[in-house]
Amino acid sequence: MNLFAFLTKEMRKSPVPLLVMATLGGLINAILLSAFSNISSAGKDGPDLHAILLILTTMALYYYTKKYTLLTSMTTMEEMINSIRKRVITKLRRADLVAFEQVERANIYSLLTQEVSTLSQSVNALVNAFQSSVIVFFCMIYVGLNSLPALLIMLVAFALGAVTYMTIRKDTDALLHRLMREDAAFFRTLGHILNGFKEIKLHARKNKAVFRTYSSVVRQLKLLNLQAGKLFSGHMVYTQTYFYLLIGVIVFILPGYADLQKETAMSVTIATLFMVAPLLMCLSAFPELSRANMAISNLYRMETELEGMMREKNANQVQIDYSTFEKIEFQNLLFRFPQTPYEEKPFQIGEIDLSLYRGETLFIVGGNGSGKTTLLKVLTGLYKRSAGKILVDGRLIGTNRISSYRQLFSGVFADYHLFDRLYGIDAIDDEQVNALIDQMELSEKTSCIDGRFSAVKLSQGQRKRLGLIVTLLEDKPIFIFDEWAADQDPHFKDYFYKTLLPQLKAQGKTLIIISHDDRYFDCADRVVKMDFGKIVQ
Ligand SMILES: Nc1ncnc2c1ncn2[C@@H]1O[C@H](COP(=O)(O)OP(=O)(O)OP(=O)(O)O)[C@@H](O)[C@H]1O
Repeated sequence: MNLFAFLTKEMRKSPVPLLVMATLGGLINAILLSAFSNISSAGKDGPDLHAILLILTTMALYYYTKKYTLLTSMTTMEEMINSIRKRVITKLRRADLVAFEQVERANIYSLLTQEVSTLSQSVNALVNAFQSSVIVFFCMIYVGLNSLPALLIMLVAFALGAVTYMTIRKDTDALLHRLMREDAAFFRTLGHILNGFKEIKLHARKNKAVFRTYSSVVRQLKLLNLQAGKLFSGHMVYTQTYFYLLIGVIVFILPGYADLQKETAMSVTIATLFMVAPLLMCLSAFPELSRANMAISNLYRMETELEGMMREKNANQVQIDYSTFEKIEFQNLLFRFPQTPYEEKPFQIGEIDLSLYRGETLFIVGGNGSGKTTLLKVLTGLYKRSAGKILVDGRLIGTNRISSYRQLFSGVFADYHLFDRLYGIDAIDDEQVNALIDQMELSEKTSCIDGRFSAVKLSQGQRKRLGLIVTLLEDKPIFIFDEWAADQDPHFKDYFYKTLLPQLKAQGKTLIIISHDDRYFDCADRVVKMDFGKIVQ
């Protein structure tokens, strides 16, 4: 899809007023040309009052139309960008977790920042190019009215220019493709440096090796940018020279052959000179438009990818409250990660047959990589089961109920993300939150003010304690904790297993705990052990 098709699809308002104003602007430019041309051929008496008034009026109109087109195109583009950013994130929010985990984060960042800003710049370029082409069109009519041979020369010259452009366009597009690929590599390497800061700080050779890769990506980016710059400026200089050559032919050679009057030659020369700037404006828009076309194809590719991940898109989600459940059954559950080129056989769990009763404390245990977290993600409906059934009090949880089913759970995963405020919790009582913060021995580190935590830059164990507070406040029927205690000191570990879990159980909460702490396995009502993706005990 190119920029024109993109605009037709994405623009909410009609483009007609913008196009009319841009055309008017171009026409006014042409009137200015004619007025200036008349003044220049007015002779010794100088311009009359009418001509001066005409120029002043057209200038005022030019100011108004130009301002309108610039402002309107900018507003239209900002509105489109806003809606694209919202749309992409809406699709992302509805994506399947397992598919989302395969998405390159760097691509999402670069799409929503760089490529969107490329699009925004290109619209301005497009509007300017459109207005400029209107000016060129009217100038050519003016030239044609004065001298048909001059118009013919121009048309031939433009046709030759268009053919040249078509032949070089492929090279330009290939170069822009390489630039975009290198941009993505740049974001990836930068991500390694930012996320692996500690690791490279501790290891001088690793530090140098990562920096070498980064330098090579940056150097490659510089070379490609220079190559692109050289190509575009080369085109620009070539085009400028080409136009001056054209002017030379019209001014010096044409009058001799076509028997032009002095005044006519002067008018044609002025018109040709007047065309140079708009023509260059049109030409300078081409690289912008090529970049925009690529940004658009990247955008739609990502959107299509995201749509493919939206397993719940066609299922009209039914809102059901399962919070009073008594029993959840997982029958013959099977889940398999997608096949990648790097693995012979992707990891899978199942078949799993398990029942979870209201108010029970279930421990999931097993060795590293045995599939505990994967099982938890399938049980909570975060990973879509490949086969099998989930039944809540005998009622099947189909795709259209999975979102309601997920609302049963709240908890802290091993890679828990701590939000800086209590999103989604109505009527937050700061005092109640601060009492919990005190209970978790965090009151010297953070506090809750207007539903926000004053600090979230805490130790891993402290962050997880804050995560636990959020879970308590969310007050869902089932709490899940994935190796929560692994980051806690012995005192808090003991508090978690011996005090907190029994308290929550007494409140009627159902608890699913992933644990390696075999000392505390007796705190569970039931322990299931995972091995190679299967329940073995
Ligand atoms: N996003 C993913 N894509 C593909 N395979 C994955 C993904 N996440 C995990 N796996 C595979 O699933 C296997 C089980 O991982 P899982 O995290 O469930 O183990 P675990 O029992 O929780 O381990 P640990 O005790 O180390 O946390 C891993 O060995 C890995 O091969």
